[in-house]
Amino acid sequence: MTATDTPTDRVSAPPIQARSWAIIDSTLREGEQFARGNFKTDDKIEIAKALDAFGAEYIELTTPMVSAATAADIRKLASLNLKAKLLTHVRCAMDDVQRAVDTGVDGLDLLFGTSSFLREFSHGKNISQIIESAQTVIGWIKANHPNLELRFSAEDTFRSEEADLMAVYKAVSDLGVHRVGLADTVGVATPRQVYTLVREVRKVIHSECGIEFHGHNDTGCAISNAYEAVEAGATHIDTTILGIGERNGITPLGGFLARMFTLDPQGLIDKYNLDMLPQLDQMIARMVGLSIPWNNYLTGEFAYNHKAGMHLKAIYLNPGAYEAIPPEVFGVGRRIQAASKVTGKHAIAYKAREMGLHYGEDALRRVTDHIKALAEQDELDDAHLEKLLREWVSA
Ligand SMILES: CC(=O)SCCNC(=O)CCNC(=O)[C@H](O)C(C)(C)COP(=O)(O)OP(=O)(O)OC[C@H]1O[C@@H](n2cnc3c(N)ncnc32)[C@H](O)[C@@H]1OP(=O)(O)O
Ligand SMILES: O=C(O)CCC(=O)C(=O)O
Ligand SMILES: [Mg+2]
Repeated sequence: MTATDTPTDRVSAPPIQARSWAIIDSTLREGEQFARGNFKTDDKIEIAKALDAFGAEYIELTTPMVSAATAADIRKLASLNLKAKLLTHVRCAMDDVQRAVDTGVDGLDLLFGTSSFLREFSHGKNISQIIESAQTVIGWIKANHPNLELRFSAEDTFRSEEADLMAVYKAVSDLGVHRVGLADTVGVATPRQVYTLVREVRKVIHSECGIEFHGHNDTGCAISNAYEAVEAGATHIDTTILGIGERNGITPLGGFLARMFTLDPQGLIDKYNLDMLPQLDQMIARMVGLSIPWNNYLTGEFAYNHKAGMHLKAIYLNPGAYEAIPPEVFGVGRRIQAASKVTGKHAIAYKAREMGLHYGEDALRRVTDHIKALAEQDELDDAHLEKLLREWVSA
C-alpha cells in the first residue's frame, strides 16, 4: 500500500466495475493439470462452447507441445470461431511458439519461472537469460505474427525478487506484450501482497499493457487474491470451472463471480449468462467424475439452505435478509429447512399456511415445540413435517 492509499481510502472507494476486468478461463489448460482432468476431444469442444455461451472473454488451452493429438484439438477448437478469444499456454521457447502459431489461436500466453526455485530446479536460466529469451521469442512473434495477442508471465511471481520482476515486466512491456501475468503458482501470496505487487507492476509497464492474475488456492486465498488484484488494477483474472487445477486448484469461476457480483451486479448481468453457472459446474463435475462440493459457491447443494428460526422468520419476509446474492440470478433455488430443532414458530406457521392450515397462537407454540423435540431425536424431512402438521390439526 502506498502512503496515499490508506485503508480508509479503500473503504470509501467506488465499487469495482465489472467492465474493468475480463475472465481468462483456463479449464482447458490449468484444468487439464487437475488430477482427474483428462478431457477428450468432444469434452474440450463441449467445454469451449459452454464457456463461450456463458460469455467468458478468453479460453486458455494447453500447449500444443503436449502431443500431436493435443495440437490437433487446439486447431479444432480454433476452427469453431467462437466469440471468446482462444489462447494457448506455451513456454518461452522458439520450438513451442513456432508450433503454437500454426494452431489458429488468437493469442499466446508465454511464461518463464523467475523465482530462485524455478531458476534452479526447473529451467536453469538467470534473469538476464530469461529476458534474452523473451526478446528473441517475442521479437520473432511480433515480426511474423503481429496480430497475435501476447502475454508474458513470471511464473512463481510471489517467490521472486521484486527487482527481478520489475526488470522482466519492464522488458516485456517494452517489447509490446498486451499483458503481463502475475502467477501465485504455489498459492502462498496474501491478499495485501497481491494488491501491493500489482500496484508496483503497474508503475513499470506501459499504460496500455494489461495485468493478468493467476492464483492457486493452497492457502484458501485464491478468490480474495484475485479480488485484490482487480482492486489494484489487474485487467484479467484466470479461473477454472469449479477451480480445478494442479494440487487443490485455482480461483473458481463461480466463486470469483460471486465475489464480484456483490460489487457490480448489473455489470456482471450485462457481461455473462450467469444462470448457466450450474450447467458449467455440473458439466465439469461429470467429466472429472466428482460431485460438486456441498459448500460450493452458489451451486453447492447447501449454498442456499436456510435453517435457523431467526433466519427463516426474516427470509420469508425478504430473502435478502440472509442472502447476499439472489440465487435465481445464477440459476439456482433456495432451500427452506423448516423442520429442525433450531426452527421457530414463524417458520412453522409459514409452512402450515402454505398447506392451507392455520393455528391459534397456543397451538402454534405447541406444534413448534413438538417439532423441535422430535427433530432433536432424528432428522425430519418435509414429508414428515407436512404429515405432522396435518395430524396436529385433526387431533
Ligand atoms: C505452473 C504451471 O502450471 S506451468 C504449466 C506448464 N504446462 C505443462 O507442463 C503441461 C504440458 N507439458 C508437457 O507436455 C511437457 O512438460 C512438455 C512437452 C512441455 C515438455 O516435456 P519434456 O521435454 O519431456 O520436458 P519436461 O516436462 O520433463 O521438463 C520441462 C522442460 O521445460 C523447460 N522449461 C521450463 N520452463 C520453461 C520456460 N518457461 N521456457 C522454456 N523452457 C522451460 C525445462 O528446462 C525442461 O527442459 P530441459 O529438459 O531441457 O531442461
Ligand atoms: O502462466 C501463468 O501465468 C500461470 C502458470 C501457472 O499455472 C502457475 O503459475 O500456476
Ligand atoms: Mg497454475
